[in-house]
Amino acid sequence: MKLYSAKQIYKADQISIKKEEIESNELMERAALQLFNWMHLRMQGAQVKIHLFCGIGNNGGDGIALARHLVDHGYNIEVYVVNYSEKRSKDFLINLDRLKDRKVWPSFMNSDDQLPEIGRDDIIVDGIFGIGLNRTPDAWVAKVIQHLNNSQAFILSIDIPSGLFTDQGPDDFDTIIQSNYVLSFQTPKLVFFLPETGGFIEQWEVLDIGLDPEYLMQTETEYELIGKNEVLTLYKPREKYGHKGTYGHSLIAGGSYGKMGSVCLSSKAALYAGSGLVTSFVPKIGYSILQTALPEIMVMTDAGDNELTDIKFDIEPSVVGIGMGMGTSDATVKTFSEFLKHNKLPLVIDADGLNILSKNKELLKYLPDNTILTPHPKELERLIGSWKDDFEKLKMVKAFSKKYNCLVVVKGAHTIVVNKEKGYLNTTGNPGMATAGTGDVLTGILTGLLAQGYSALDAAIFGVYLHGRSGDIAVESTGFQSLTASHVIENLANAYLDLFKMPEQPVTEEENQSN
Ligand SMILES: NC(=O)C1=CN([C@@H]2O[C@H](COP(=O)(O)OP(=O)(O)OC[C@H]3O[C@@H](n4cnc5c(N)ncnc54)[C@H](O)[C@@H]3O)[C@@H](O)[C@H]2O)[C@H](O)CC1
Ligand SMILES: [K+]
Repeated sequence: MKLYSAKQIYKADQISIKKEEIESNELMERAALQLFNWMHLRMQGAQVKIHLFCGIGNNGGDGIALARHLVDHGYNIEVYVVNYSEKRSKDFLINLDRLKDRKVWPSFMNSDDQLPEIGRDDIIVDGIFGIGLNRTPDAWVAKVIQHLNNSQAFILSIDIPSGLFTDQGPDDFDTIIQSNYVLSFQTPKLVFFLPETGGFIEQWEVLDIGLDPEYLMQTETEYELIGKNEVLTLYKPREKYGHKGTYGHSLIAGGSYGKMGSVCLSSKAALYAGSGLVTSFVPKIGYSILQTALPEIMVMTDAGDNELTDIKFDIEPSVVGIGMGMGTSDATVKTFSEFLKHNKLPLVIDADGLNILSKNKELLKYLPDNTILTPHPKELERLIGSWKDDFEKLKMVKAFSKKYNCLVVVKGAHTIVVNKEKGYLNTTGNPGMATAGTGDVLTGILTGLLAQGYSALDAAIFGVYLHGRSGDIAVESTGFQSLTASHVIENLANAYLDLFKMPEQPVTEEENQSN
């Protein structure tokens, strides 16, 4: 799913109005009707108090138009205009008049002197600011927003939580509505998924207000949201006459004394992801560990007893996944550097591999094109430096990806695969996966997919999705606390099977009776 920027949404707006030969207030009416239908379906006329807080722009206009539909259907509403500017939008004013025709008189708020009382069982509709917010709200508006956040009432935001910028990081976190549910027009917004701002949204849903499909289809976006529909087009089915050679050979290199588990996890994950063959390349200390833990894999040992000191092998794997548990001793740094200088194979680099690159930036020029790097936030900071907010971070990652012609998997709650100018945000995964070894599993999956002939970009997008989906299936039986990296590997099979599962259909009345 594409994530459009505010600029693109405004453009779609203009094109739709022109093509359909409609007034802009008709689009607002569509938006308001969609909002109303959503609420009406759930509330069925319930007399819960609904407080609608509306700004003076079009987001406020949506709220005012929604208020009209609610009052027409007998709902118990109270409307407030958060009067933060004299520049009221045309469609806001049209809808204000329509509301007044119903004898509904909003309270105009010009300061935070008299904040209305809100019951914890009431509902708040947040239509203060939409995608037009372009500077931090005034202090008194921030107080109103804080008052709403403190009310404990359910907050339903129109389009975006008020106070969040659509395409830049916030200046002040106290001026943002903490939404329980966001009904977002046409597209979710990028900020719903970034670490700093994602927490302001508990749940979201897109309402289709019929913006010009042609424009939406043709327009490239900087970011895409990746779900099952997107990865299904990447999936490579197995061929009837395929053999284990068809599905590639993954070499997993890493480990040191006390950290062999990481190589076990990566190697096993590469195998479960579908790699035809897997060889682990480890220091001597790892030989029995790997052979005992994983009978399906082959093991090669380095000259070093406890750490990698001489990364050389006489086999021809399809791809190398390297870095997990490897340590950063002088000998290992030396052999890793030599390896990079001579290597021609596709690479996935994780953990200490990344740490060595961060300390020896001159090695970056040896990365083969489309190498996949999988940093967690600290590793990323070591690699690219620190950032002021999520937007600056993404800009820096894009520049890095472009400069070194590599893919960066920015790990987080919504992992983002960055390929030069473009970012792909993952939708699977859960907080239970913040546990030892899940990163090693991801590296193994990505290596295993590359071995099977997926392009680096497809492997990164699909691998990140599968990893999260396995975790999501696993957590149903483990709970968040007890989810381990091994559970993620064990559920890879279920994640693959889940790709082709049809969504469950609701059971009809007759079917229910015949059961
Ligand atoms: N295509 C669609 O998706 C449709 C969206 N609709 C809704 O319209 C808003 C966007 O409306 P807009 O009037 O452009 O912006 P806002 O409502 O967000 O209002 C902000 C308004 O105020 C000015 N402003 C910005 N920041 C501040 C500030 N800190 N203090 C004071 N004033 C500020 C700014 O200049 C704006 O004019 C969208 O989110 C949807 O809800 C349409 O209803 C249907 C089509
Ligand atoms: K809003």
